[in-house]
Amino acid sequence: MSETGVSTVFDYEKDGAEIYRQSFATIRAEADLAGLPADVSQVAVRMIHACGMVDLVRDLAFTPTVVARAREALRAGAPILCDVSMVASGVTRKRLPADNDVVCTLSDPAVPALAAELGTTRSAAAMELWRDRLEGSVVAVGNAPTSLFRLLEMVEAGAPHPAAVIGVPVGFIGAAESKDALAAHPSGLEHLVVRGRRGGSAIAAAAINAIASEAE
Ligand SMILES: C/C1=C2N=C(/C=C3N=C(/C(C)=C4\N[C@@](C)([C@@H]5N=C1[C@](C)(CCC(=O)O)[C@H]5CC(=O)O)[C@@](C)(CC(=O)O)[C@@H]4CCC(=O)O)[C@@](C)(CC(=O)O)[C@@H]\3CCC(=O)O)C(C)(C)[C@@H]/2CCC(=O)O
Repeated sequence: MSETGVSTVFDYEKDGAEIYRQSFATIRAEADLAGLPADVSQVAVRMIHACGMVDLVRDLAFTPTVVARAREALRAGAPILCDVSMVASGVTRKRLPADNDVVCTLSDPAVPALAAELGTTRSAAAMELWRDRLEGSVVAVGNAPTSLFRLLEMVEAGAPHPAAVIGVPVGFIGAAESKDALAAHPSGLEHLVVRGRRGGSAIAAAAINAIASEAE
């Protein structure tokens, strides 16, 4: 209601399916997706959709088979291991092809003491509780650079390899470096990253949702 007591009439789209249709059409018109493999392009569209930045494409780095490997893993029932609950919450369960577990161990009661013992963040310490589920999993890191660094340290120390890593932590301290480290890692982990400071939980969840949507 305005000050004059007259309600304002806004003209805006109210059909959810139409909003999505227009949104994806806008992304496909404005983003330079031409250099991407078709399956990575489909995932990139949803990542852009989650953040509104069509130039995100220029910062993508990936192994050519990352989406195929992640889809195979999900079809085979692999768990999705998330660094923070915001990522886990964003995964649309009904898209998952095998009722896959979506795991975030950050709020496990053991984590604060483990973090103190290891002298690291809770996000990184929480990864220790993934160890027995890492083999063939799909990892989604959307927030914490220390989680991604810790994953690489664990792999170097002999931990099982995940099938694919979506590495999109955001921020100013360690985010760019952790993603560069994943992309260059000698273990050759299948990965999809957004280089630089950009990233975030919503982008990580959107990438998983895009991967899952074609996996059934
Ligand atoms: C340094 C940290 C960063 N957090 C960022 C951005 C956001 N974090 C949010 C929230 C709610 C959470 N962040 C924690 C993961 C918390 N964040 C950190 C840590 C201190 C260290 C992580 C790291 O550097 O690798 C981390 C705590 C820890 O000991 O691990 C969180 C657990 C804190 C908490 O509430 O206890 C929590 C995650 C909760 C969950 O979902 O499970 C924000 C919403 C910020 C806010 O609350 O204002 C936001 C979300 C961003 C996103 O898209 O996910 C950064 C910027 C990523 C930053 C790391 C890099 C930097 O440059 O500082």
